[in-house]
Amino acid sequence: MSIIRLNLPSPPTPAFLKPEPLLFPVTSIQLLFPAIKTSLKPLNSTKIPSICPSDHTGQKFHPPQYPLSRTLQSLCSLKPFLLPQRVPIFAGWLCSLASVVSLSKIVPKVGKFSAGLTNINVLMLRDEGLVLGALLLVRSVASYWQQAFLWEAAVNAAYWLRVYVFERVLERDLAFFEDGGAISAGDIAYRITAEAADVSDTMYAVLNVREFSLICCCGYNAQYIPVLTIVPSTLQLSAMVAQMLIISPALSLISAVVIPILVLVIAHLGEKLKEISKKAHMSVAALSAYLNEVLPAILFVKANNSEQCESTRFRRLAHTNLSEQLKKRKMKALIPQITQIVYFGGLFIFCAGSLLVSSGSFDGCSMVSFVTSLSFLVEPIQGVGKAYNELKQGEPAIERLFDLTRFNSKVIEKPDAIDLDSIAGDVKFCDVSFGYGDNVPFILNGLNLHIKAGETIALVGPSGGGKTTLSKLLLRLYDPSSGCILIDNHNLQDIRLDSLRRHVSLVSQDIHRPPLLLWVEDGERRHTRASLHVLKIKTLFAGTVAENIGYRDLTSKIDMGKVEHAAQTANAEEFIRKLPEGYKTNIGPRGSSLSGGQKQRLALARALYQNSSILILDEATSALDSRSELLVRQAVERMMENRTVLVIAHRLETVLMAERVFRLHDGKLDELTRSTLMSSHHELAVSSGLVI
Ligand SMILES: Nc1ncnc2c1ncn2[C@@H]1O[C@H](COP(=O)(O)OP(=O)(O)OP(=O)(O)O)[C@@H](O)[C@H]1O
Repeated sequence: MSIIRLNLPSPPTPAFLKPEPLLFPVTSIQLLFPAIKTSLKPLNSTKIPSICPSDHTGQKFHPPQYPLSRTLQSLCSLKPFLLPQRVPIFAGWLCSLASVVSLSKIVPKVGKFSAGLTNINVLMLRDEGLVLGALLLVRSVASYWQQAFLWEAAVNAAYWLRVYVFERVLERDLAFFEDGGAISAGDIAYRITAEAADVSDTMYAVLNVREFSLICCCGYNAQYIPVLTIVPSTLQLSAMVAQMLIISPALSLISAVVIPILVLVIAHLGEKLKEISKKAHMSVAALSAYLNEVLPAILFVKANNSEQCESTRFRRLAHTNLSEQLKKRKMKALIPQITQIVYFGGLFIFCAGSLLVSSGSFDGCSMVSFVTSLSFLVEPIQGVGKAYNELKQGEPAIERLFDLTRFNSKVIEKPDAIDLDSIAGDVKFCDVSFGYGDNVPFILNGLNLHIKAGETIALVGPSGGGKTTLSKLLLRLYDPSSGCILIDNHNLQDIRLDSLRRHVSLVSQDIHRPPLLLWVEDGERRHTRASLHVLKIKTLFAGTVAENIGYRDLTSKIDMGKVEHAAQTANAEEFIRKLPEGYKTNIGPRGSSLSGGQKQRLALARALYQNSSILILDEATSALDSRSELLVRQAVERMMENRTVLVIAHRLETVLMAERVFRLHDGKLDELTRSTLMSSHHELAVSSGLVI
């Protein structure tokens, strides 16, 4: 069985809106103005972002409909994460204005200072030198704070984006993770880690170019344009344009013709860069997915002597990544050069042409002034191009991140769903049919079962018969295609999901399959499994023994009294005491430092800590020595007291512990009497997948 009972905190409605002050770094704005805390309240004061799907009501997710290009749409999807950062953004832009103003003062001061040098006027030299020094200092400080503030905004926005995406991923139906074409865990991890970091670089690049912000804001929602942001650029642009118009209106008009050409070239190259970047992102994601599959299965790799084979597969993936990265880097290096060539080439041709036309009306001095003004005009225009390319490069990452957040839940919690404080544990499956997908045969077909409160039921049946599927339905990880499931006569669909999963615990074994071989051939994705063997391990996590047992309270306070009591009841106390640091011992990834029996008892202790009224026990088939097996069985017997237990049984001993035994066959249940079990257990073992 490959599911785990994730006892997550309540679904994050807009949980990413919840302030988590402890997680915040000290912000630059706080350093400067400790009283200002606005940037620490990311979206509290903002409407829920339009990109949020209204998943809890199960309503269809409608992607934002902006009447703008896809690029602008990508940028707009970041708006909810950037808006709460307006304080550092404005502060950054204010510093940018200070930097531009000081620069504009520095240029004439340099002239005066050099005049002082030639006239050897000491007093003037001292005064001008001091002013110039002060201006240079102001510019350096302003430039530093400009970058610090804008990085703060970009990094904070990326933090919230990560949180948002991860919470949406957690909210997705189990089907998203189990489906045949599911995005691998490694790919998801890569998107939330590396690609979110890329998005923060893109956000910084965009914020750092004021002209770009202006274009985007104008296109999207003018109310957000802070006048401040356009001041430095507008000043520079207007001054230069005025200068050029005075010198030669005709030449100025001709020069303006180059700009649309430049925009077209930049747009074309940007599209190319986006395609290349997407491939580069996907190649790293494939590498990350591969490592995520292979490294946890290292035991299997070594046992099968597959190091060489894995090394070859790694090289293949790493090489694909190498060539994609190289293409991306080359394209990034090429774009500014092409932009410049196009700009200056075009300009040269137009200037030459117009000079010929206006020969005699234009002197050399005017030409120098014109070209100087023009070069100052080029800077902000080039800045836009640069930011556009940064955005194009980050666009695949933005799209891939938001892809994870767009979904329609099939398991929908009703708005008026009830919260059950306590339950007796009466469970009814009424005419339940279920199949994975719409056009596939039912795994469960008109199944009926009544488990009375406090009763233990064993479920046996051939492999692939649907035992695990039944337990997934009881946890409401999927909804039945027809029929219903009742707990204490409440339909599961009327109960809040977190309430249901608080009352139903699952002790499961994680089936770790050998790594999936995945390669791309003739543009087609192909895959196969290395072998059909499966390793069964318990769903434990890297962390201490106490954290694994008290998993339910991991983010609050683990009750050590309850942990110890659960460990005693699960017969785990003895081995835990012998561990180097007892309950504080780190058990390694997936509990790798523990034996099979120890892992089983720890998993049982975790279920005991959760103290749910209904327990689903997926019994491990791995052979334990007789003492370990006895300890586990004793623990299971204790757990069965006062609980409704559904055991997916693989061993005859376990089957015999149950009050009633059912065989799941052809999607239906047959009850097996004790005498049938005892008299024909050999045939049953064959037909029911039992170990005897
Ligand atoms: N997420 C899924 N998507 C599609 N088919 C699935 C999915 N999970 C299970 N199945 C299929 O449903 C059938 C029942 O699987 P299930 O895991 O419930 O069997 P099981 O009785 O628990 O088997 P075992 O005893 O081997 O664990 C199998 O044919 C399996 O291939």
